[in-house]
Amino acid sequence: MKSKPTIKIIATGGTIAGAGSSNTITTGYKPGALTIEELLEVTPDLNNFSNIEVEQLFNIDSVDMTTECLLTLSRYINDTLLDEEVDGVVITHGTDTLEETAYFLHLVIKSHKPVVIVGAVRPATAISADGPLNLYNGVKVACERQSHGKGVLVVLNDRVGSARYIGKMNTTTVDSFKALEQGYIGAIVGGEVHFFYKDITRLHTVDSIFDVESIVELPKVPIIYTHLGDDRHLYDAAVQVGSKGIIVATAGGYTISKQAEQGIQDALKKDVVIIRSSRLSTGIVSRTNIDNEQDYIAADSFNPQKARILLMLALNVTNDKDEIQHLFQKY
Ligand SMILES: NC(=O)C[C@H](N)C(=O)O
Repeated sequence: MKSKPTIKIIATGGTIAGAGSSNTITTGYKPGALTIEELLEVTPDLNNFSNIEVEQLFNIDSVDMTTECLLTLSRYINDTLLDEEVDGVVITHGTDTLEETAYFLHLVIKSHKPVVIVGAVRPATAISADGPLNLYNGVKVACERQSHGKGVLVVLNDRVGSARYIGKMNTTTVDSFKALEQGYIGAIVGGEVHFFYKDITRLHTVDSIFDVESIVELPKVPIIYTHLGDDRHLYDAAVQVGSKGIIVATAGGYTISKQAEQGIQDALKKDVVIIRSSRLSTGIVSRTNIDNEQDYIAADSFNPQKARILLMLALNVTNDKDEIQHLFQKY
């Protein structure tokens, strides 16, 4: 038996590795400027309770994460977790697209071992930078026996969230990450991890059908944000660039303007899959008779950006709309 768990930290950049020109700069800095080794120098000694290994996979602003990066990262994590010596993984990531990467990993990682993703809203050079404590807490969560089998866990601001539900809710505050309806699944107090719930009800990781090894490329799936005075031109453009699906972020969750509807109906004729989601921060988009009549898929409790992640993976497995609808209700 090893006395300390071995945790691999996989660094990808973001504000947690960001640098500004002075310690009062908390906006307008450069994300992905420092290396993981430099971050560890200012983080409380993780070797007191874990064996740390590190890999600098990328060093980018998370707005530059691509679907190719997602495939590279998830394959790297799956390979890492096959190693019996590795007990868990912590990923450092920018917060802007953290919820998307976290949910992608939640669907494709084939292990019960803890996978934790952390970020920060203040650059590493700022006064009261939140990165070092988030990283420390993330490693604590990865070392915790109870973190096994819970899917991908998001750790910021002393809280643990599920990748299925949590998202970025504020541009700059340290309590930015929330799941407004579902809440957190745990908290970290004085380095101790407390879980409130055993697991979430939706399928993930080892119970998921998605396998990144069989994916060559993820399909193009844009999100179209609706608004007063909506029309069809963005739908036409989406079809023209070869989109296989469109996530419609509707204004209320249910209805779509007559003008947009015309573009959507033409997209459907070209076999583009249409997901009816909502631009509102909370609420479920449930399946209705409109979906049967118009051939839409209801997004259930997915926000548009997480619906996009699920649809990109779903389209690699099936084009059958009933099956895709079923996935949106199970995952
Ligand atoms: N707080 C952050 O990490 C924001 C940064 N633009 C990123 O996502 O990489």
